[in-house]
Amino acid sequence: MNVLEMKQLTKKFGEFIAVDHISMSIKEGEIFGFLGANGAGKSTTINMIASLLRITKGEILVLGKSISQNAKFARSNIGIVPQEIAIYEDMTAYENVHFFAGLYGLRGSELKERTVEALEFVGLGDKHSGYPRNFSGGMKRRLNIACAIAHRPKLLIMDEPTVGIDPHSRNYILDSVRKLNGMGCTVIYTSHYMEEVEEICTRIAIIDHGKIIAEGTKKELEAIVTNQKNIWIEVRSAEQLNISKLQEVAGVNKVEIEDRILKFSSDAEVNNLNRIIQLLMADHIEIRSVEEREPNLETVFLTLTGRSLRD
Ligand SMILES: Nc1ncnc2c1ncn2[C@@H]1O[C@H](COP(=O)(O)OP(=O)(O)OP(=O)(O)O)[C@@H](O)[C@H]1O
Repeated sequence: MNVLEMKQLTKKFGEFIAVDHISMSIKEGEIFGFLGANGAGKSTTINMIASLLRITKGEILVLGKSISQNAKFARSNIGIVPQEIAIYEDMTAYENVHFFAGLYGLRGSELKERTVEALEFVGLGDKHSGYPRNFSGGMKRRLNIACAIAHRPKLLIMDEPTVGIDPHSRNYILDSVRKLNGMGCTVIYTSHYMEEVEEICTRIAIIDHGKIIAEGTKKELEAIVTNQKNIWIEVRSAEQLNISKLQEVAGVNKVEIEDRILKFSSDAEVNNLNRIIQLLMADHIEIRSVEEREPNLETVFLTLTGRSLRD
């Protein structure tokens, strides 16, 4: 069953097309990764699913029902963890979750029980009367997640939930996502951290300039770049490097420098390593190591969009 379906979903801001005819479905039980660089259109898409932004064109169905005609039904079945933490600093942790779960439609004793349950779930069971202003960034994030899950949504949408938090809370959040998924919750997960997406997502879509440019399991996406090889060359210092000369080498599609590592994406069948090394030596660049890397989501992303996710 499709928990979420987007049909030709489009959003224009004036003449600018932020989301461009996206058609995609997310099935029950998936942890669906939504990858895109800054400004690719992820938040705009999510905000339309959450009914926070009006759809310019197209349709969104939640559990088979169009959200424009069934707003209340959609709201009660979706939980959103927004990119910016959205909690009230002057309300206790308990009051925050109680408030948001109420907005999602819970009432009475059910509302109270689920509030307690959600706080317990995110590891804030002993912080009911604590104020978020005294919480760490990670605790605020977890509280924000409790606010989104207390009504037990069928679909949880998390927009970069691990940005800027400590490793302990980050691991806690990733574990919570898996646990929620195990309890039957379908998850859409957007992140800038490729490793996280690789680790937890069952299927992934890559969005660029408002369009879905690839979609599939990690394995399926990696198969797109099997005609590519990735060579990493570690050098002592990249200061003197003439990158444009390296980009001219036959077969080389892209060169990136990260710290002191030169990352080459190149046609697999072109034997150009000798030429690359010659050029580095001619510029007196000291090579520390050379390594051929297996394709991963990072290289898929780079090959398809021409830039790295964290540009
Ligand atoms: N209210 C708005 N008015 C005009 N342009 C907008 C508006 N909201 C977003 N945009 C533009 O739409 C494009 C997509 O933005 P969006 O926030 O969806 O990207 P994103 O993929 O979520 O990126 P990020 O990771 O930075 O949040 C961007 O070019 C952005 O500048």
